[in-house]
Amino acid sequence: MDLSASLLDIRFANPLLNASGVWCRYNEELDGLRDSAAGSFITKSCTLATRAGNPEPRYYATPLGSINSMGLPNEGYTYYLDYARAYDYAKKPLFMSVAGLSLEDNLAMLAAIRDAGLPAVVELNLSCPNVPGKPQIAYDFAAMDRMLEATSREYGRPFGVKMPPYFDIAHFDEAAAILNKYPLVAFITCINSIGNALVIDIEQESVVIKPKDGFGGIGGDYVLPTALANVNAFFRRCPQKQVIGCGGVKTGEHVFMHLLAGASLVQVGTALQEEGPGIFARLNGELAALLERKGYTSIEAVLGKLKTL
Ligand SMILES: O=C(O)c1[nH]c(=O)[nH]c(=O)c1I
Repeated sequence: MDLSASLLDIRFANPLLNASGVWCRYNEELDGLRDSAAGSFITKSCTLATRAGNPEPRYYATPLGSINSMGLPNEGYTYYLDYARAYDYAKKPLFMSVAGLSLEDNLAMLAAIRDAGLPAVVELNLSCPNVPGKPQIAYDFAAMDRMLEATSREYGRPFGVKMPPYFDIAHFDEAAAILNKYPLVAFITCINSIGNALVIDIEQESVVIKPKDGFGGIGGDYVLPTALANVNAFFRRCPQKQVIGCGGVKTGEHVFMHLLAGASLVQVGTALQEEGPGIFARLNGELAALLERKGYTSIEAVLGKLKTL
């Protein structure tokens, strides 16, 4: 079965990759994704300087998914830029996630990445929900507009954005209208975790993570319908752009749903954290079997074909 996918003018052996933040902070983890059956992979969102992140426990898995308030722990952008310099792109495409704590930090990192002139594709994170005192950029439309105007101008090459979930049609409309102002925003990754949820352990009668009184972003089964809605909402509203799906993927059927909704590539977060990089071989096998059963010969034939009633 031909699982090949494309984004920008790049070919992928299959549509799967990790969600930024999962299995991608350190070189050894990145090499694990490089050597997995994933079609591509992405680095942990980076900041100008290294960050330890929030106090632990800051990640917790439940039967329905996960909650995290990592707090943007990362090795600093030069660490990931070094990885991208040394990397052999003939193996599979590499993405770099960038999440500066300010517009100026994003401009500095993007200028350095631009000047390095590497094939790595940038995903600008506008949706980290876990840095205390730093509201999500993509929930402040004016700030997002300013960020995209400045970063488009500075970077000067196609890049993507990592979006939070929206829950209101008017917000889909307004966010898409802003994204459509920037032709260099070539793809939209929907969704980041659903921010500031609360998981409670009834035995301990307590929250389960330490930062922010237990408030954190959730992923996994909890978020699949919201992720699919956001993928489809931006797929419908941004015909000149591509969408990467992220959220709730644990089986080949979930990958198929994201493709139907309009995703060109599909990221895996919580399920990768829980199962490890071996998940990509399983998901590709399940997706191929599903396509076979349905009589499809490529995933391009599925992309965006969701029917309405
Ligand atoms: O807490 C984090 O590091 C984090 N956690 C998330 O769930 N999404 C993000 O974009 C980030 I930057």
